[in-house]
Amino acid sequence: MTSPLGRLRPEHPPVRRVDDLAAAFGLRVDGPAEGVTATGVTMSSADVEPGDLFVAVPGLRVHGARFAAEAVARGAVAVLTDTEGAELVPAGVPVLLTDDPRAVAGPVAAWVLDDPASRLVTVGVTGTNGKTTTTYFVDAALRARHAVTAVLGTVELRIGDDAVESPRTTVEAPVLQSLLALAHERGATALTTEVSSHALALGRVGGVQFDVVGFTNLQRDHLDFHGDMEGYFRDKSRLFAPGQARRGVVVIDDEWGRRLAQESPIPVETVSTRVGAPQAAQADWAVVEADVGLDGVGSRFVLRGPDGARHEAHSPLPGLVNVSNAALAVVVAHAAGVPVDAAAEAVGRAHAIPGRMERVVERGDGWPLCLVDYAHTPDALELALEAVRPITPGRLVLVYGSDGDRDRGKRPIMGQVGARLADVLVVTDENPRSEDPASIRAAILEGVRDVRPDLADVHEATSRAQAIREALRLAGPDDTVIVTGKGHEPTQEIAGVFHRYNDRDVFLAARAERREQHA
Ligand SMILES: CC(=O)N[C@H]1[C@@H](OP(=O)(O)OP(=O)(O)OC[C@H]2O[C@@H](n3ccc(=O)[nH]c3=O)[C@H](O)[C@@H]2O)O[C@H](CO)[C@@H](O)[C@@H]1O[C@H](C)C(=O)N[C@@H](C)C(=O)N[C@H](CCC(=O)O)C(=O)O
Ligand SMILES: Nc1ncnc2c1ncn2[C@@H]1O[C@H](COP(=O)(O)OP(=O)(O)OP(=O)(O)O)[C@@H](O)[C@H]1O
Repeated sequence: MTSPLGRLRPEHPPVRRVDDLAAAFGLRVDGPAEGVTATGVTMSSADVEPGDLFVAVPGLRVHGARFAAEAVARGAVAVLTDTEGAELVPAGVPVLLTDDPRAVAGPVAAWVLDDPASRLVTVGVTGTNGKTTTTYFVDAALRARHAVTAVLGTVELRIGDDAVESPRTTVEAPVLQSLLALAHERGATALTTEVSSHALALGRVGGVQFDVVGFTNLQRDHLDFHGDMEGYFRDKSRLFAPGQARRGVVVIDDEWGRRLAQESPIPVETVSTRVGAPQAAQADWAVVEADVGLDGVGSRFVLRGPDGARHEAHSPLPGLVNVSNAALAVVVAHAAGVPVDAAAEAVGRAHAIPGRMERVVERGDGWPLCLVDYAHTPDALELALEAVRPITPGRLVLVYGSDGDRDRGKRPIMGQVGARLADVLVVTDENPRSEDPASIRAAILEGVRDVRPDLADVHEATSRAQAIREALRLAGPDDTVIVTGKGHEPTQEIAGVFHRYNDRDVFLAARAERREQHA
């Protein structure tokens, strides 16, 4: 990370009258709103800046209006909430009333900041896996035509060369609007953001009409939140709607992509990324040749366009999944105005992405190849291990766990995948959150036992750092140690406490210690 983005607010926001805002959105006003002006919007009392409109939403745990007094004390000039929330707002504070404050938070923030999204080329990428990688590839391609760009997602919030850690995959709607305004103020002309299914369900991209949206794939994940795959698909599909996006690009390798392309009410281009797949002939764009790099560095592929022209392209990251991400990124960037060959060239040169098949220590000097990857679903894990096998002359050593307070059903499946595709397993903790870490490990080990009943070469470690050290102790110079699940994450969440922790740092510390011992 370089210098912080500060308050993530534009320095020179417009000044908007609260009564004009109420009129524009047909909101009832309670209390003295006349002459009151707002310069920003927030949904979190802790983030209020003087001049903000505080949007108090009924949360899953608590009503935001409980924090209205705190927000006003910090300088909020008015509160936008529902009738339940209005009861909790201190007397004398102007209240704007709506049935669904979460739904209007984005459009209202866009109005207050004078629709910043309309001043930039905007791209949103959704899907279960590959969002981060694809947004970085898209950003690389957009930089072929835009001197300053912004990219927002799980890893960081970046405008030009300035980046801060990201609180989540897709920030809340008022934060997104502030970032769009700040990016515009800093000279950015294009912005790419990951759009999670939670974001779509909770209105976090409200108030943005994306120029182009992309869909990677749909795989089992987050069913705790969306209920079932149908609900998950419905939430993802919300990105492909008039008013939310102008046009879309959909990878049709899986049945969900094919269905999205068929049902989408906005115009979409389709991309098939598996050579020889039956859907390739119908796809607008198709990967027709792929030389999936066996050197672990990247792959070369040929993308056939709608006019039949063949475009040489490269993925700078290993494995078939990254051919898919790179192909999608090229087509998305093309839809956003970058000539296809310039987009392909720029994607091929994109930099490494933190925690995505990141080569932390190269093989050599007696050390195994050490990788960190963010795969945390059964499908992603399978693909990651398949990508690493060809670059591993010896044994594949996997260190992994599974998140607490998230989809429990995937744990034994992760166990089975690991046992099937890796040689040595060290099962450990990811982010146990409020759950008992031992019971999460036990659920993974249950799946491991299905495949490997004798638990040969299966180890268990209660601390993630110890697990990595154990893997390094077990691994020889021809082996590969891959740690999956946390990727770039700078913290580990245990029993409500976020501890500073990063897989990469553990590898590097272990190597530094070994060097010192041998010095
Ligand atoms: C399920 C979910 O997404 N929940 C989000 C939701 O929480 P909530 O409804 O429980 O909110 P709450 O705690 O009841 O608070 C209600 C309101 O009071 C406000 N409040 C609360 C406390 C306070 O002191 N002051 C204050 O103003 C809150 O800002 C909120 O607006 O609204 C909160 C505030 O906006 C979010 O922080 C919270 O995200 C939580 C932290 C979360 O973990 N979300 C994850 C699941 C998520 O969104 N993940 C996706 C990525 C998924 C993926 O693809 O991997 C993401 O986009 O990051
Ligand atoms: N197109 C893909 N299909 C399947 N798996 C993929 C794909 N791209 C990447 N992966 C795997 O998924 C992991 C996560 O990749 P990435 O961070 O790009 O996805 P993401 O959608 O941003 O994930 P998240 O929403 O959890 O942040 C990677 O580490 C890789 O193992």
